[in-house]
Amino acid sequence: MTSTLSHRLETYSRGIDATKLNTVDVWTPDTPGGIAESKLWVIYIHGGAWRDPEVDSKSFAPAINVLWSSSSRDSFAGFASINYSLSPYPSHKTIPSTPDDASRNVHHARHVTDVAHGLHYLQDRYKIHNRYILVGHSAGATMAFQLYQGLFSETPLPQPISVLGIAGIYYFEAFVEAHSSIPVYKEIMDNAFPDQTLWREASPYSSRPGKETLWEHAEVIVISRSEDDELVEKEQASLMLERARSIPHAPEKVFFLQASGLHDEIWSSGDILASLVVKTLSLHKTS
Ligand SMILES: N[C@@H](CC(=O)c1ccccc1NC=O)C(=O)O
Repeated sequence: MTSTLSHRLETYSRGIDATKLNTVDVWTPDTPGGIAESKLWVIYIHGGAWRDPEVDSKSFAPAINVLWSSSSRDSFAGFASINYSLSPYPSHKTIPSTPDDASRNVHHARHVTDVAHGLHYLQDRYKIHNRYILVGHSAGATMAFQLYQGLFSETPLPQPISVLGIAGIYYFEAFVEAHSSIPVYKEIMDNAFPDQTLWREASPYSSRPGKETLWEHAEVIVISRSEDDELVEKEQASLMLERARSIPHAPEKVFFLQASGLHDEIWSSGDILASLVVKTLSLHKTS
């Protein structure tokens, strides 16, 4: 009998600072078969320029459906997709943010510290340490490469075995520069990272080495980009690859994977994102 996936929305922060976006969607098999210890979690961080209310944790659902009906399904212990507090978007056409909504009025580093709290929660509940693939798309890929030990001094973050960054923004200065004729790019970055003196350190490409980032300790590090991406330029992936290739053992663990499709088609199609996850998994097995 084939097992179905059951889905739950769980809350990872309940303190006084918690917002209604401190939730994680979790999908687990109803009847886990096979040897559970050898199975992996796939944990997703969505994009949306740190502000778009229409791109959230559910943007991983199409890929999960594809993965769960694929021949790779027995590789997976479960799937999780983390929501995090957003920066303001009062000009959004249908769901504008309002000043009284704490979940949509944060700035750097709250997005990434929310994600870190989400990972802690998943570790407590599902023991993901050393058995998860961390996947991020666009601003989510930025966060996948921003996470480091020391973000919280008390407890170490669970270590992913691989990190897959898709259509990521890794060097903010170059990102804004490459689109200097389109004001919304600078608006997006100023909105999420209003203190420009933090841009260098917050950009995964230019942050100081020796920061104990999660990505550099992964066994497989994948940078992926589509030639058809109309929103994030190729240089972002090239620069991050250059940075990744500067770490020890890079030749055995740093890879580029060609994606296809438009920027948001990568996740909305399901197939493209699912195929990148499966390819990352196979790089792992042979590495
Ligand atoms: N839909 C977003 C725009 C967006 O997501 C975006 C635009 C340009 C470059 C990257 C983007 N997303 C990265 O997470 C918005 O409405 O702000």
